[in-house]
Amino acid sequence: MTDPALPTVLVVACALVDIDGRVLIAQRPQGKALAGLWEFPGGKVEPGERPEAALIRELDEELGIQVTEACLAPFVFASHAYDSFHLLMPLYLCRRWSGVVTQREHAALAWVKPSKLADYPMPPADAPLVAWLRDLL
Ligand SMILES: Nc1nc2c([nH]c(=O)n2[C@H]2C[C@H](O)[C@@H](COP(=O)(O)OP(=O)(O)OP(=O)(O)O)O2)c(=O)[nH]1
Ligand SMILES: [Mg+2]
Repeated sequence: MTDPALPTVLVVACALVDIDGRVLIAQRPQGKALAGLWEFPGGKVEPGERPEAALIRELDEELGIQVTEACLAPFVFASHAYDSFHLLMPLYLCRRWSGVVTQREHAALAWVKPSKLADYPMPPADAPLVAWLRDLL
């Protein structure tokens, strides 16, 4: 049994999909938890914030792109117990955005075919998401 006192943290993340069906992943920078691992862009939902609004904010902050709520399609979610918190992370799919994807907060960005995502080390919570993308995208 995991500790029932662990806080549940809501993080929203996005699989941006380009015209060739590749997915954007981003490498977490040094100094942050899980540094060096590849993730889907996104971040923590702030108190009082709606998940979609949080994701729109994060995509602007992290990648410099603008996304509308209508273009965020709920896809799958991760539910994973880390040592100090329980991560609940809906993953949205997005195929339409405006602006140019720019590396603002990450160590690197990569556009990757779903079949190749497994070549990139990701946080443990992400393994099921990668399988869903490979099978359903
Ligand atoms: N964005 C994102 N976070 C993930 C993924 N997988 C995963 O375990 N996480 C975890 C790592 C962190 O503990 C948490 C997200 O935190 P974060 O540090 O990116 O949050 P944030 O963008 O709001 O950044 P900060 O302002 O808190 O520094 O979720 C993923 O694929 N994408
Ligand atoms: Mg983030």
